[in-house]
Amino acid sequence: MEAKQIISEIKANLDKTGGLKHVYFVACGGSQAAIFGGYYLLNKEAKTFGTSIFNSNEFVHATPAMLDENCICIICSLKATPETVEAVKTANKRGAVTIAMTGFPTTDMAKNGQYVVVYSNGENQIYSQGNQANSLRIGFELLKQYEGYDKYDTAMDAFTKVDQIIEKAKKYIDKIAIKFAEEYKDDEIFYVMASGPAYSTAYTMSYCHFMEMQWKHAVPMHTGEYFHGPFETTDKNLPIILLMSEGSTRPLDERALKFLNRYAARVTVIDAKELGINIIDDSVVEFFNSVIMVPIERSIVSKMAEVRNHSMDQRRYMWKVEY
Ligand SMILES: N[C@@H]1[C@@H](O)[C@H](O)[C@@H](COP(=O)(O)O)O[C@@H]1O
Repeated sequence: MEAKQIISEIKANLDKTGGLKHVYFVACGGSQAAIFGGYYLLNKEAKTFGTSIFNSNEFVHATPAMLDENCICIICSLKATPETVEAVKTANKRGAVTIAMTGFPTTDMAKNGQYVVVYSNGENQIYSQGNQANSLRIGFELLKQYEGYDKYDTAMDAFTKVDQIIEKAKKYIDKIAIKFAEEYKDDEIFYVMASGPAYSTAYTMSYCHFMEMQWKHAVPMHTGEYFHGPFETTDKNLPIILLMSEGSTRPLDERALKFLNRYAARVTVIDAKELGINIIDDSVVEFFNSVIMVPIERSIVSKMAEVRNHSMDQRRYMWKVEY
């Protein structure tokens, strides 16, 4: 079922039973980062209901008291991580409406969710139909159907531009990725800085791509928080990647860049502007930063994987031992 139809059916039912109170986003790791965009959108734009984001296991063990039949839970797992399936069951038991986002129609996520969104995934995924795009799409539908959101049509137009931006940006980043891989292949720690929805890109690049897939230490760092402790570690040796967003949080990134230009020396800037994001209208562009930047940062780390001869698929523990 399409996001539009899902939200319209949910709204019709909730309207009879007291309306919508809160929207929860729940997932682990890369999937939590992927649905962060929907959370950021609602947190910034919704006027009549609240939103929050949870790690799946925390949602199961520290279930919010507010969770009830007037809540919608958007819960995401590509292949049905056990604690995320458990989160769907927890929400179902409380009477909440569950939308399970998953990679395949046969997963335990699909079996347990009241509504199911199967998203494009894998090497040849269509990004405008991937997990990040679908989380955002559900968010825009909620805003439109509950609050008559005036930027809805512009946002729908933005989805039609996502794939072409990424295709071009991947070509643009190729040379930069080769240079990056050669220069940084032996470094052991990276700071990845960003703000707004792109904070989830910093998280994905650090947790999933550097740590999980390259076994390199990496710290996701909010550009606003950087000045409240972490900047004391800055020196001319520390490798820093700054993901610069378009939109309302750009001043935070510019402040960090100004400081880094003065006190750091090994800084790689990936700027959404340079990636061509500006063919999306200014009024909604910020919500698409991470959709555009994740495939790009991933190709940078993948290039490093090639140079290091450390496959992105290699794991020591994940799916191999009990945890
Ligand atoms: N990088 C992600 C991890 O962060 C995540 O834990 C795992 C399972 O994710 P999912 O629950 O979406 O299947 O997939 C990838 O490896």
